[in-house]
Amino acid sequence: MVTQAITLNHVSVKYHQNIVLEDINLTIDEGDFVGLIGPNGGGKTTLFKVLLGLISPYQGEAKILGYNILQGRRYIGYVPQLLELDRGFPIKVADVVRMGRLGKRPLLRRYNAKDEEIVTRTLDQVGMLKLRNRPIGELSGGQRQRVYIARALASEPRILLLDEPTANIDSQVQKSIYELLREINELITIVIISHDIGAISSYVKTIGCLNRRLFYHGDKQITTETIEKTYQCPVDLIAHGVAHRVLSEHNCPLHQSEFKQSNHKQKK
Ligand SMILES: Nc1ncnc2c1ncn2[C@@H]1O[C@H](COP(=O)(O)OP(=O)(O)OP(=O)(O)O)[C@@H](O)[C@H]1O
Repeated sequence: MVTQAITLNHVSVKYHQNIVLEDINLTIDEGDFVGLIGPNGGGKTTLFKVLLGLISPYQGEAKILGYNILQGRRYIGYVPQLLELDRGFPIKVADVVRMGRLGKRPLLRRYNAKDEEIVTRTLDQVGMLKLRNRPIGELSGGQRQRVYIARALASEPRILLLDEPTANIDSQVQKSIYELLREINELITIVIISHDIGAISSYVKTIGCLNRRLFYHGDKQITTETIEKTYQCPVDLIAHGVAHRVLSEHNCPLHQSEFKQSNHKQKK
């Protein structure tokens, strides 16, 4: 029987008086690899915050593996957007990954052999074992992202949430990270936020479009109409069985740079 990894029923969220998520209904089966796209400020990170229990909906209900959020969030591993790092901060790769074990320890228990074994295993899984004693500040953006994925895996999650994991990473390294995620998805449900549907469409199994409201049908066929509803401006969509990105000129100033970048990639 297929287990439902994530269920949202009529979830609405506001910050102060601004509604940023409205009547979101979503069911994600275990094993899925979901790509979540949408314009800046569309509510993607807020949706993750709901799943992590960092913000409560004013309406509706969210469940993780059938549990309420407070019980279910222990099954989630989270890779936040790549933040600026103080490169001089004295912390090694293995120390970063070990932090993923924090939630698994009773308060005040020291890290034990099992924690160390999991740190080693997850570093190996993401191809970073050889760099375990390197200061994190000496790594490239792509290497750091692998370490953050290892940190999330160290909590032994059943669901992995990644917020723009390949932003500011060159396309070759991006590809290797998506390949890694595909391997991880053999065991773990993945939801990934991305602005680059062209890049993720070969890897994800289903795509959702979020801009305050969610357009999600449990597959990766998205129509021009859905894209236009999401981005609220006209977009040409070329479909070759999978969702593709925009090829023609896009006049909405809000999204122009994003789509031009995508056009450039498509034409290469
Ligand atoms: N802590 C907060 N307080 C008030 N408003 C917020 C807060 N966090 C986010 N918002 C607003 O909520 C809306 C959704 O933000 P969110 O970060 O979820 O969007 P996003 O789709 O992840 O955007 P991006 O693609 O730019 O990362 C935006 O209008 C944002 O300004």
